[in-house]
Amino acid sequence: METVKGNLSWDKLEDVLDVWLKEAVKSLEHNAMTPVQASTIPLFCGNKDVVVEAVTGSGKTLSFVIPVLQKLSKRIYHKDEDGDALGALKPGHMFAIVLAPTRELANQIQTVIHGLLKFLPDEQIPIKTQLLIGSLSSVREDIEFFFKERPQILVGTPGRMLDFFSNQKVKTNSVEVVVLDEADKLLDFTFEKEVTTLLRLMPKQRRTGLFSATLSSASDKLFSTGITNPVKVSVKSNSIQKNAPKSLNIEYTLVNPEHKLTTFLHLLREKSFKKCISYFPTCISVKYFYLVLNRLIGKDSQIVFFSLHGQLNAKSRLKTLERFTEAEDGNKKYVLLTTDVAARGLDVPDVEEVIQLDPPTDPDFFLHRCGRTGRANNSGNALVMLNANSREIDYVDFMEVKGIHMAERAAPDVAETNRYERDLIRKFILEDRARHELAVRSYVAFVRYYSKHSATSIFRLSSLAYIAVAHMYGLLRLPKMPESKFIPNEEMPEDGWLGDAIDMDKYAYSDKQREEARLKNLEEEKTKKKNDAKKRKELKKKNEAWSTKNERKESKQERREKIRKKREAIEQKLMEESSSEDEQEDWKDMVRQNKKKKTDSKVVQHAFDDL
Ligand SMILES: Nc1ncnc2c1ncn2[C@@H]1O[C@H](COP(=O)(O)OP(=O)(O)OP(=O)(O)O)[C@@H](O)[C@H]1O
Repeated sequence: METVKGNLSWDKLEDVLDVWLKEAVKSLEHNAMTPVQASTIPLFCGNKDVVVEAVTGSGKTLSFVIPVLQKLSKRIYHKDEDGDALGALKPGHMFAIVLAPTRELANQIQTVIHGLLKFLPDEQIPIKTQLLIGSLSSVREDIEFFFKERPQILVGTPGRMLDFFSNQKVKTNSVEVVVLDEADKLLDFTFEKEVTTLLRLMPKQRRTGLFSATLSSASDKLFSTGITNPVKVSVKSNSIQKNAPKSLNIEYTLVNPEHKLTTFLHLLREKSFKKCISYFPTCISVKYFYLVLNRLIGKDSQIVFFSLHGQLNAKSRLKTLERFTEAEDGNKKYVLLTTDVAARGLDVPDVEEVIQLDPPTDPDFFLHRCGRTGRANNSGNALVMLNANSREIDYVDFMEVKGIHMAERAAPDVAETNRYERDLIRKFILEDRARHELAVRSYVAFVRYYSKHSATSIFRLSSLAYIAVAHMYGLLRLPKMPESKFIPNEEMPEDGWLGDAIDMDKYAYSDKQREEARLKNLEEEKTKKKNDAKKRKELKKKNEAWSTKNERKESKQERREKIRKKREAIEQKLMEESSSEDEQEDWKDMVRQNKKKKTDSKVVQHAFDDL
């Protein structure tokens, strides 16, 4: 394993980098290399594969961007012994691919590369990049761009990258460098299949670099990347925080789950910061609380919220992030409400606070979330809210074992504010039925989220304070869901109402069209109910008629019975008239003979008719 030695001066790279690249690096005005850069750049520029684990915000991006550019520069511009340069790549070929798990991160990496490329002399063959991420452009457009612009470096997310490479005209045999940023994420179950397929398409004779702040959990997956005899670079913090930067202060606070949102708003008002990133459990909760929080703060607040989550399309996501990054009114506090989509790799200057309303389901993400602040030696605070009176306090020890130390921050007393805000939220919800639907969906999604925590002994569905959480989500009524069985009977509110019951038939959508459609549906349902009741009545009648028919059938049988009895009576009478059994036989013969006589006379009659 490579350990970091004292010399962090950029001069160390004097003989490693081309002139234009040295100028470019100088322009960044970083006085010295960070430890991870000092260890990694010379190795990766040479002929080594690298596996790099270094704390968040320690400058890993430049640790691979500089080597990629240097290697490419050498490939295109350097002359061989005969004085010839290989020059441009053939059409359809590329030199390097850089993979990242999110579109935002891929975009950010491309921006860092572009920053350095500005220093490329005009007379040189241009070095170009292409961003390959879903929903920004179609694959066909990506292919067209690739053949027209001939970029040598492709940066993107695994799914789109794989779609791109499925085109037969795209050739991978010139790829010399592959980088996996946030490699542990790229190798976990989410992307593993796509990433290993992609790596199999790459030439074996290439250099590979794996980078992350949390690589240890993926150590058993590294072999699947085809990496050969890599040098491992590990940069830990020498503070109480072994796995987080020294400049990052991590705290937890124990809150009544019912007070979480009020506590969050209280902290935003109380703390002084330029920018804050706050993590919510799900996309839908970001959507919902963005609306609620904006209502709670009112129009004139100095707090400005941004909403970023995975259900937005790529363009809106990138745009929101850009607006948040560029926002810089000193009198305002900018707060990004987001999910784990913005947990890894994002580097937004001036983020001084990170607040997590709930811990992430994957413990590795905790460090990444916290690490959006306290970057590059700038101080930052990260705070996570844990539910009081539950096992969630065990999360503190759990993280300590993982080399992350948290200090307790006393929860502010917000009981009164909470009552006031709860009324405001109820009013807000009652204005529009759609808001309540969103609240219910957010609550249900939260319960699902809670069940996904990998630390199941700490986050137990059976001990979640469902009613308090439902109050925090502003629910009017508890939804029916299997997990409700964990609510003790004595705590279950009547009919699930969390306040006064309301007439759901009269609860309207504020959107006119939607409300019209709802009323129409309601009317149709009522008519359907009426019709169903009518049908039921008719069916009942039919059933009754069927039973009377049965009765009629019975009387037919009775009639038959009567005839039978009559016949028996006649026979009895005849029998009484005769004295012996033989005579009975004779009587039967007599009847038969009588019948025969009748037919014979009929035959005679017919014979006369024919004449
Ligand atoms: N040598 C340096 N000196 C000072 N700042 C630097 C240096 N190198 C990079 N930085 C800055 O440090 C910040 C963090 O860098 P970067 O995003 O590469 O961190 P990282 O290690 O990739 O973090 P994460 O693990 O969160 O992805 C960036 O703003 C970058 O400009």
